[in-house]
Amino acid sequence: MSHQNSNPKVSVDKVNLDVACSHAEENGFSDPTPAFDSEKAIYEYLHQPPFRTSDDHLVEFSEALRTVAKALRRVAEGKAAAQAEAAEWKRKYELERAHNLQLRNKALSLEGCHNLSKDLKLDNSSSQLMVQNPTMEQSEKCCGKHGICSHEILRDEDMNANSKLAGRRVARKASFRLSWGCNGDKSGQHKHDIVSFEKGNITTAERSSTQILLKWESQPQTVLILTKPNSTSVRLLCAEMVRWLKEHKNINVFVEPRVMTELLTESPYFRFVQTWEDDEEIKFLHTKVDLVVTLGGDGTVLWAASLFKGPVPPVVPFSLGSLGFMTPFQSEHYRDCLDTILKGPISITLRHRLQCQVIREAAKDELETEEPILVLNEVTIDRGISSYLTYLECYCDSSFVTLVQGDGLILSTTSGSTAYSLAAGGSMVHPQVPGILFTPICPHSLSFRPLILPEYVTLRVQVPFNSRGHAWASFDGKDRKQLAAGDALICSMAPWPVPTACQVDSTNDFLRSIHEGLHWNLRKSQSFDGPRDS
Ligand SMILES: NC(=O)c1ccc[n+]([C@@H]2O[C@H](COP(=O)([O-])OP(=O)(O)OC[C@H]3O[C@@H](n4cnc5c(N)ncnc54)[C@H](O)[C@@H]3O)[C@@H](O)[C@H]2O)c1
Ligand SMILES: Nc1ncnc2c1ncn2[C@@H]1O[C@H](COP(=O)(O)OP(=O)(O)OP(=O)(O)O)[C@@H](O)[C@H]1O
Repeated sequence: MSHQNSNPKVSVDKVNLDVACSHAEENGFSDPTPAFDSEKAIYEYLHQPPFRTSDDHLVEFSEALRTVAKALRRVAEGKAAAQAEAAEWKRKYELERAHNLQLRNKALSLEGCHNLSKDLKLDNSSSQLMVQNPTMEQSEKCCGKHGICSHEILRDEDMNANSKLAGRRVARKASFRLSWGCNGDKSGQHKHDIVSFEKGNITTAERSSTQILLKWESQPQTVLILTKPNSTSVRLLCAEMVRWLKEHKNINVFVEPRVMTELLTESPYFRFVQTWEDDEEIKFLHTKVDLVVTLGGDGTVLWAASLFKGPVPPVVPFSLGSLGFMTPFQSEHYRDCLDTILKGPISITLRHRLQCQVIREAAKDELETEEPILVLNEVTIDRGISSYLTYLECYCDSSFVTLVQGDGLILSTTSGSTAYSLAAGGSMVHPQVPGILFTPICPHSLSFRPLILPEYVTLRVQVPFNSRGHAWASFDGKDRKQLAAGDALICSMAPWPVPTACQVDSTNDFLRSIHEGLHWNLRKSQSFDGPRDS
């Protein structure tokens, strides 16, 4: 036998591959989502030398299997159709039965009544309503969490219509129900906020969110100050602010251990300032701190966010950097600013974060997984030091999105839309918009435009086994992690946003940042003189 494939496992996998491909192609689009048990085996197979003519019998065998798979699928489809039809008949039967039962009950209750025929006539029209009863009960059960039913509204409508138009048959509008996947109660509540029914018509009830105001119900008592390292102006301002907060506001102050050392070196006066000794204590910071003040640039806001792996107290970012996209407060006016903020109410921007988890191929059967990482700007999967193209398979929930072939991919929050994602050609998005930006970095394709996906999706970016190199994930520009073939990064919206205080409000601050920080659409105005429409 010439170059026969002697590995039976690989041959079987080749057959599986053919069957899977035939399914995808029959759908009119080539979906690389494989239906294989072992992707690894397929990639091993792909690396085998090509078949020669002596492998014809294998090809024939795979053809035969493909035909069998097709036939099986048709059988399955036929069965599903038959089941649907049976269910429909059953439903009609149940309705009819309920109808008859109602009629009988009515007839029995009217037994003593002489004018039976007249009542039965009336009953004819009310029976239209009565058959609704099982559905109405159902709607009361299902309306609670995971959907909004139109039955309720239609029922009231019908009652009125019925009394007015008694005896006259009216074509009723079909009732329906909106439902959605319920990954916990959170999604249900959210949809209840934004979708409503009015007489069975779908309307949006409220906008997803308006400007959010934070009002203190009790006086804030503890402030955590986080500072950019290696900056004399920041160190001086920090010492001054700590003193002012203690002496004028009687506020307890927390700082990082590094800053504590700096303060104590300056003067033993700062002994009242608190800090932590080991990282375990950071986990409980959010329970002790009412407000976080950052002194630095955007990087210090990112640093502050990274300290809180769960809920984050409101953050007041003072600008002591050069760009300061997320730092609207001027450090020179810190007394007035803090005075206003400690009194409240404060306009805040709820900045969404992404929760990222690396799943290792080598450890996929182990229970322990790597700690999730929360990012305020973005997670980047790039080629790192590798000179090869990154080759990344991307899935959104269970749907295949695309293969990224280029320098990498950015999964960004809307807050991060003005950072790396912007530099890679992504759109700028108001930070209050809930969504995930999917922005390629230097894609080697003319048609790879960035996407913005809804906030409820889960994204999976995987390095396939046939990738030439490793990929690297970094989180808000930090903590690089290598992703080997088979490793994946799972990313979804985190439940803990970062509330940042606004100078004016969320929109005003955002527009001011893109104008002043990025000089967005800055152009000399056209002069008045010159040709004009007559
Ligand atoms: N090509 C690029 O534009 C590029 C490359 C690498 C990293 N970054 C960004 O840098 C961030 C890390 O920031 P850093 O301060 O630790 O690093 P850094 O010191 O390298 O600063 C990066 C720059 O990005 C700005 N920036 C950060 N977040 C921003 C935001 N949400 N909107 C607008 N500008 C923002 C900062 O003000 C700073 O000027 C990463 O999250 C990434 O978004 C950008
Ligand atoms: N408290 C901190 N501890 C450790 N690193 C920090 C801390 N605060 C900030 N950093 C890091 O220091 C770097 C610079 O901080 P930041 O961006 O705030 O200053 P900047 O570079 O002067 O500002 P800008 O980017 O606006 O010019 C960032 O990478 C940030 O992650």
